[in-house]
Amino acid sequence: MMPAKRRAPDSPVAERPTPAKRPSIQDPRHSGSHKFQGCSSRTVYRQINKLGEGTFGLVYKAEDTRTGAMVAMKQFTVTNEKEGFPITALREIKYLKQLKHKNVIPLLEMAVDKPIRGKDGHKRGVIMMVTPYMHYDLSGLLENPQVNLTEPQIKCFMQQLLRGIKYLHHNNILHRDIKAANLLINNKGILQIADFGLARRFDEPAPTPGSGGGVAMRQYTGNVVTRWYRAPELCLGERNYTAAVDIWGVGCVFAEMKRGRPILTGNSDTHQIELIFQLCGSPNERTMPGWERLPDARLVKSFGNHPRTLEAQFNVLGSSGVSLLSELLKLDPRTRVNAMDALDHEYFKVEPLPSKPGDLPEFEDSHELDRRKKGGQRALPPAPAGGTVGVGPSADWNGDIPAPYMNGNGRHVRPPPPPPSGRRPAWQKDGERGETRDVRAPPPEGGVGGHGHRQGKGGKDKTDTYIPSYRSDGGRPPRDDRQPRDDRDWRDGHERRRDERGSLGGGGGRGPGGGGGGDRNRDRDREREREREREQRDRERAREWRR
Ligand SMILES: Nc1ncnc2c1ncn2[C@@H]1O[C@H](COP(=O)(O)OP(=O)(O)OP(=O)(O)O)[C@@H](O)[C@H]1O
Repeated sequence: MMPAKRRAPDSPVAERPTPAKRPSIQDPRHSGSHKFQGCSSRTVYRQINKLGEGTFGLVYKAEDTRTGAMVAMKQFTVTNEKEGFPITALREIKYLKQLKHKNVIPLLEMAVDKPIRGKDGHKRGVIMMVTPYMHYDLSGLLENPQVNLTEPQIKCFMQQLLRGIKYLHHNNILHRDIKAANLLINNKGILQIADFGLARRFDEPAPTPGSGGGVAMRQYTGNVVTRWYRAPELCLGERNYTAAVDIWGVGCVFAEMKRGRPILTGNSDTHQIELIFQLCGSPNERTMPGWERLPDARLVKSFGNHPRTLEAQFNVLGSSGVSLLSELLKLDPRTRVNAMDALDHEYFKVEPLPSKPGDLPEFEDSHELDRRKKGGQRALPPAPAGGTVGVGPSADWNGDIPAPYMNGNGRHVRPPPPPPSGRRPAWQKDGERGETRDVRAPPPEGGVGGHGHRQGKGGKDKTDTYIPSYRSDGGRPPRDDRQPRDDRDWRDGHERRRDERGSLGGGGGRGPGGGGGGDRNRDRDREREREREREQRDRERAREWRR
């Protein structure tokens, strides 16, 4: 008898929506003359303009000259073979190849250029991910002063977002960077989840109706989710997290659609958790069981006791809207609603009912770069970094290069020898299973507020670190290929919009750059403590490994 065919570990199960076999990838007509299926030469695309600058490259609008279709091309530059390829890019390609859902951006194909030897003698190849062109990202749409989403439109986007998340979680995939800027929308009103650079499979059973966020069975890296959308358990150092971290991001996006701007704009990790508790109330054993045992719980004690303000701040959502928001923003990840149950919430059943995607009026296209040119872009904290692969002994357990050894473009800038930690390097481990350590970083000297995107060129910080940069001017992390943007005032967009819309009650907290010295000191103490714990863990692992 033929042995039963075993499912590849990363492919979603059969009865689920089949993610494989995307016609555009498999169809030889789309592969041009290139020898790999799903891969064509970059020359078949006519580049139109730049749309955004992602962490690992640029995003362009282009026309597919074979079909006339508009596409977006995300470029990953491989500077030379030694550097390897960004792990975020590999993750993104891997997951997008598997997924197929109306509310998840499809990968049409990859476009490549032959590597050319540059003046410095290094070969540079260009690899691009081709996705359909989407007219706006949600962050851009909300920043457009002409856009004031109606209740039916918000419901429509929420339904689409929750359907996409339900599909991902049903297929055991965590997105880990849900935020308005990663939700792309076309002029037909279709919303698609994009940017899978931080996605990964999770081992726990997929959430089922009535089971909330479920219970975590293992540890994952803590350095995930852009800060403003980071769940309280992550902010408190929890690494046994679940799909509920994505649901928290959905809650933030829901409230952001109503308010017109991000709601929890922490300027440091400590400030972030403080803002969360100002909204949801300080944690206790009822609202967040076990919170006191989380690594950074002691920080919370210095905050004092915050009363809950969520209902008062968002009463404009009506009782069913507030009810859904409080389910999505539950402090306790185990009882936080899951996507399936959220879709079944009465909010979507009471008047006014969700609009149809096609009912959304057309607006001016808006992407990261358009907004920046207009000077109104929010100073969104950078997404957590991934790393590169294929660099031998300097790679992390899961193939990640520790972030300090990359420059602002995510390029590798000379890794040191592996730390004397006894950890098994990537090439001795299987897949992502080794993703077990905390890669959040101690702050740069001088604390949060410096330009510390990826730190650690000297001193003890040469461990796994990632430091988001929150400059007082609200700029993104410095990158060598970017013009300085010091002339921008991050408050412009926020304040103008707040004046125009009127506040929904209660502020979203201090904006970037408003951090006080107290925050910096608390952050520094916390990070020192973390570093000590990391060193201790490293020593223990080294002992175990030698045994
Ligand atoms: N398919 C698309 N259609 C239109 N615009 C797009 C598309 N994909 C990306 N963009 C634009 O490019 C920007 C950056 O893309 P993306 O978020 O995928 O890159 P990234 O490297 O992951 O960015 P980040 O560093 O912000 O996480 C988006 O915010 C969006 O404005």
